[in-house]
Amino acid sequence: MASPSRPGLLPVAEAQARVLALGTPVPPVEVSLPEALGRWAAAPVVARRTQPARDVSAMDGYALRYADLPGPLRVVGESAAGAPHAGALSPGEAVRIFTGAIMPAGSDTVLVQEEARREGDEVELDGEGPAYQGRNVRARGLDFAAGDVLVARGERFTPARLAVAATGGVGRVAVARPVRVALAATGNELVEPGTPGEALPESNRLLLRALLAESGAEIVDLGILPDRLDTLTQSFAAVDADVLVTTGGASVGDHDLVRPALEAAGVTLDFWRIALRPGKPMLAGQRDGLAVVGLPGNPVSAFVTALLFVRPLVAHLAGAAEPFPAATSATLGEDLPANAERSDYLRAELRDGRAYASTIQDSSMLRTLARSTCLIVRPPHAPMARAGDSAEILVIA
Ligand SMILES: Nc1nc2c(c(=O)[nH]1)N[C@H]1C(S)=C(S)[C@@H](COP(=O)(O)OP(=O)(O)OC[C@H]3O[C@@H](n4cnc5c(N)ncnc54)[C@H](O)[C@@H]3O)O[C@H]1N2
Ligand code: MOO
Repeated sequence: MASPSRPGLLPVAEAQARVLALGTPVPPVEVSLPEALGRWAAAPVVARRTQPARDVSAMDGYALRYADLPGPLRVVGESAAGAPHAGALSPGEAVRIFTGAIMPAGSDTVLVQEEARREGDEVELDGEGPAYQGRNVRARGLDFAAGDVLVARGERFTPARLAVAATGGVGRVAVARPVRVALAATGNELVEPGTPGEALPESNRLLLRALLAESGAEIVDLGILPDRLDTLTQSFAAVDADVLVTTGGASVGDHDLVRPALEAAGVTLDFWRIALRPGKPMLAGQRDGLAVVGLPGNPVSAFVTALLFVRPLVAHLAGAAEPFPAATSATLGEDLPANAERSDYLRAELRDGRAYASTIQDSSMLRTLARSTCLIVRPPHAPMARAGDSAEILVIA
């Protein structure tokens, strides 16, 4: 194990790369489109049809030959979406047409009904009219053609990507089978949420489950484990999953037994402690295809490390091309002091496009986290920053 002693804690980016390397990517399965939401394409999604399949009208009005304007023209039929006009248009003729309907052969332009005067079976221009030939017509293949890649391998299935896959004539897609993630909270002081009394409700498994909810992960719940070496070791030894995530017991106290228990359960540790605040005591390792991540118990530390390590690991194993949270930037609303040797992820609020860090950055404070909409990322040894400076942020709500 790389056991970084201070100074020289493992930098966050290096720890992230090492965590990703601990897991074994899971094999693909085929699922229906609704089941694919939030998961990643294990193969490119290729269009089986051209969209639109034919030239169609973009507006309600009259299909005609541009050269025939301003008319009057004889209305010889109707083309509705799903009920096209059978015949072809001769010069001097128009067809009543609706949005999405197929353009009759011989027509090239649509006159919108607001600019048309209709009397009996005659229609003529009444307004400015279409500016050019082809106006208000969606040409065949405007959106995509059969054979086009609609969703690339490794891209995530967002609502819009599901919709384009469906429009491409695709009903089932390849994604990784659910990544099985075992979750264990540790701590004698913890009780299940909803338990009456003043004992501390356990919230880290909930946090993790919620953070992984859209990844298609399958949670194996190991519950709350007591701070006992034998119990922890037995539980860890019995885990059958792709990833084991523990929270708590990762630090240096007499009751911090997760690390020795993991080792006793056959896990080879890769690192312990990283240059991150909050989240320093995090550890990672593996055992025959099982990736193990031990998060600190403090709820905010657990959240930040889950965001930076656990969710990216699960996404990576599930085939994500870009597993890490997308960083963006914001203008600082107030000055920030110089940073020490750990990367700092400050809980902050975005107001009017400016980021304001909370005054107290204690890693136990969930209400502060719950009010935060972003984390301000402060690199190791960053100099003092001024209000108005640009800073990297991660949007979290
Ligand atoms: N002497 C030192 N003490 C500590 C150090 C250090 O370097 N030297 N590191 C501190 C840092 S940084 C962190 S972070 C914490 C994390 O330590 P553990 O991973 O051992 O966490 P615990 O002691 O088990 O718990 C910390 C805190 O969080 C509460 N907790 C734990 N699990 C949950 C849960 N599932 N739901 C809600 N709350 C939870 C627990 O009750 C404690 O209050 O160590 C520092 N100490
Ligand atoms: O790193 Mo701990 O996570 O500061 O609170």
